[in-house]
Amino acid sequence: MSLPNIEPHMRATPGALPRTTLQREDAPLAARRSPDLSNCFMLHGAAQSLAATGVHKPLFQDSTHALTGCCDTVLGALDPDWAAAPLLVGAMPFDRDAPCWLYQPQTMHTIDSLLAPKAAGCAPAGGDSAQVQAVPDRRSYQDMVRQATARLGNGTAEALRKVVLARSLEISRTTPFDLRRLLRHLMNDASITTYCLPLPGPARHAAASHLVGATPELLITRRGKNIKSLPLAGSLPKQANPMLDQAATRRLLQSAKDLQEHRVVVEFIADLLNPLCANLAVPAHPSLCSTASMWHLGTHINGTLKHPDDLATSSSLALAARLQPTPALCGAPRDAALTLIRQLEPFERGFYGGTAGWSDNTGDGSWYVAIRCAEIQGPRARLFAGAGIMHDSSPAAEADETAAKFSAMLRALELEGLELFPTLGNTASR
Ligand SMILES: C=C(O[C@H]1C=CC=C(C(=O)O)[C@@H]1O)C(=O)O
Repeated sequence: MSLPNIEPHMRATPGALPRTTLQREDAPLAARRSPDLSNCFMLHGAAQSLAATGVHKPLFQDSTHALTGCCDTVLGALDPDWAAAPLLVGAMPFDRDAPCWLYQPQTMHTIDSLLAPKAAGCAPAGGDSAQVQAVPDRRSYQDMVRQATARLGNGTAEALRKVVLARSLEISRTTPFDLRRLLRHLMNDASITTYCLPLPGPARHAAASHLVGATPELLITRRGKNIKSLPLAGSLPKQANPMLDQAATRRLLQSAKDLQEHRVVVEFIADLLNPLCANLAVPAHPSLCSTASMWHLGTHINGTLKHPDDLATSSSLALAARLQPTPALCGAPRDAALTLIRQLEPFERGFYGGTAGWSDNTGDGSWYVAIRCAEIQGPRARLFAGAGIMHDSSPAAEADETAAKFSAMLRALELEGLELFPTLGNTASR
């Protein structure tokens, strides 16, 4: 039987810039030898590529709350004559009160030159044994889900309708992870956008720290007056058996829990974008989107801005700051969900669940949801994965979903099979 609405997600990244725009011939591309990756920003998807190292000019390090009021000023502070590019790159964290890291980069690169293997590259990950700790472990995560379901959906209009609960996986080994190798592995999945961003760190002499991931979710992209968003929510792990996999996708498209979990996100985004748009097209039903390891419900939202020249409200930077974080990563209502996340999750999310992207001085740009990722610092990696919890969520199914969401990164770190680690892993069936 053929499947309805299947889209090879992101194969044509909505509204993304053509590669040539970001790899301008006149830009001072670094010499052909591999650059130092200690301050590397990279976005690479089917329709756009951006790679930069170094910081030419820090532009904004206050909270996302503060950023919403001054995006025109921040973009106005870009050095327009800087030959590398008059564009800002960086990230906003999950928590709107935590500091952003937005800056104008020093040097632009092609992806090929950035990721060319060093002559004496790091040893493959293989022979090195890794220590792994799930925080929280499977049982504690299921307890968190139970506590959340008890608080969800009591029927009142202001009640908590959805919360996204995450867990992390702390991995350490003796040899440093090879960032280039990891990025090249992630880029093998053409359905996602691979990203790498430098994390501002307290220790000046500590190894550089980066958030590295492969996201299927577009927060917002803007090209002139046209905007697009592709929120995802409602997921199932892919099955190795094609018959079981087809059955799983049919279940997902008909699952009342997943459709409602998805609807909450779409309504939130539409409500925030509507006042800024002359028109906004929001399909009534989601489509199936996929990565190498997951199925998701996704909705392609398209709009036309009323005032694209107003960088304070309608630049891609301002739109991202307004939307971030959507209920795909936080919940609804946003503040109540955030309060519950702070009570239940035993770690800081940092930039996981935030957004990574770029904006140029005309306001065009793209911002992706920072999921399916890991903080990498030398021989340590901290992976993150979350799931949307509704009042009728099954704790075991949500734990399975987070384990499946770890798998792409574990594979890229050459640690496949760890998603079956007892305190982390999948149950036999959902
Ligand atoms: C929170 C994550 O996924 C979000 C994005 C897509 C689908 C989701 C879900 O079905 O729960 C999550 O909302 C994550 O990957 O860590």
